[in-house]
Amino acid sequence: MATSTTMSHQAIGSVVSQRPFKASQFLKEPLNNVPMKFRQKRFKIEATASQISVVDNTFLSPSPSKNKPHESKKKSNEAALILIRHGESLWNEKNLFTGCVDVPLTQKGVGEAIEAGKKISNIPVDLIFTSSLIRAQMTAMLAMTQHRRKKVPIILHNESVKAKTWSHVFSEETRKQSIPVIAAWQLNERMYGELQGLNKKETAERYGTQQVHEWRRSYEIPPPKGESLEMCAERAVAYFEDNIKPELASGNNVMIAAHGNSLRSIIMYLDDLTSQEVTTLDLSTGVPLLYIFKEGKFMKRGSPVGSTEAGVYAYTKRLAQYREKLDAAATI
Ligand SMILES: O=C(O)[C@@H](CO)OP(=O)(O)O
Repeated sequence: MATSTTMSHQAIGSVVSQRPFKASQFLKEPLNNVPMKFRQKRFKIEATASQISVVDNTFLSPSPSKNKPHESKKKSNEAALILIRHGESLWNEKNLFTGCVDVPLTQKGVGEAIEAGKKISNIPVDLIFTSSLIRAQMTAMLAMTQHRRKKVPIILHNESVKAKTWSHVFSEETRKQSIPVIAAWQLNERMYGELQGLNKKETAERYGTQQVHEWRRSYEIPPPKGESLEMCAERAVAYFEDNIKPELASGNNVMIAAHGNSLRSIIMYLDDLTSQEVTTLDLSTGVPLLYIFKEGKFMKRGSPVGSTEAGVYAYTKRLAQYREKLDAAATI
């Protein structure tokens, strides 16, 4: 791994790393379940406040004394996973390389997030993961304003003991009506190095279309002093395996609001794409993708194909039942 990227990982991590990693609090996937391409380069993630918050919360647990919320839930044989790339940002609009620069959504992006929310309004969501960047967080929150279940998404603040104590919710009933939102830097956009803030068209004119295409879409080639998709995958896929997959395995339905490249790396892992195949994977802003996790496998159930909601996803039996319950509650 290039020195510059190692430093960039550490720099990003150190912003949120306040406390030591509590390995005992995590359900670890055995490494032999990890495909070779990720296993070889899987790097050791530092402890982060966001990682600790994944498990060390009381939202999904009726008793605060239980610190493994997923263990207290009734096991289910399938869980829904929704992936959403954030809506258009102000720098998408200006055609600037953005990477880890924290830029908000445009008005169009706000609309895209709301439309995305309508498309997933009948899909159950128990937990939300976002990157630490505002464009992903805005997208998650705006999408959830459209959800029929009307639970309240609440960002967990476990970055210090005081932040955690001061944001504690004391009513179990209120907790049940809430959705924990976990912000993790590991889901951030790839760090674009010295391209951040540059205009994409001007950069292509200066360095050549082919070179810029390789920086943007290849798997192995990093932009100058930035992360390649492979480097981005090392932290995003490791975070997914350590923190998100165990929740799905416990029957919790998860939404992830993140970025073009952090999601490309996760989709590459879910769909088992080759480093060649991933070069043609390009995600639109504000378009949700649905997967079902069942018996240890991820099944893609599609992305929106039409304006009518019925045509959006192939529902599983369980999702169809959830939908029926929502309809029944709405007619009471
Ligand atoms: O600028 C960025 O951060 C990303 C996403 O907008 O750009 P690209 O399309 O090159 O992945």
